[in-house]
Amino acid sequence: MADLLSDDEIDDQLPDEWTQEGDKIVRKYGFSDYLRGVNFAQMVGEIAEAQFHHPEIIIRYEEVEIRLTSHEEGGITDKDTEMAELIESEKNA
Ligand SMILES: C[C@H](O)[C@H](O)[C@H]1CNC2=NC(N)=NC(=O)C2=N1
Repeated sequence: MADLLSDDEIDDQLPDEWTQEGDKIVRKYGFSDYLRGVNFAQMVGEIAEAQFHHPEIIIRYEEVEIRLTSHEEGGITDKDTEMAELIESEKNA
């Protein structure tokens, strides 16, 4: 089991544009149309399966929200911040 991160550790490790909301880290991505968001959600799902660490993915019109927490640990761990980095790097690839 990974250790829970302190708020300072979270602040240090959180990629730009991500924010902490209680026991989750959150990022909203904007898209020019709905299906680009759907395709992005698919990509995030594939990363999640590869890492076996699964975010909430909320698909809205022209926006996708990613919400990450470590359920087993009951809060935010480096699995969440590392997943956020992976998503960012894939999004910018
Ligand atoms: C049994 C447990 O659900 C699995 O080990 C994995 C699956 N994906 C997961 N995803 C997230 N976000 N947190 C977990 O604790 C987690 N656990």
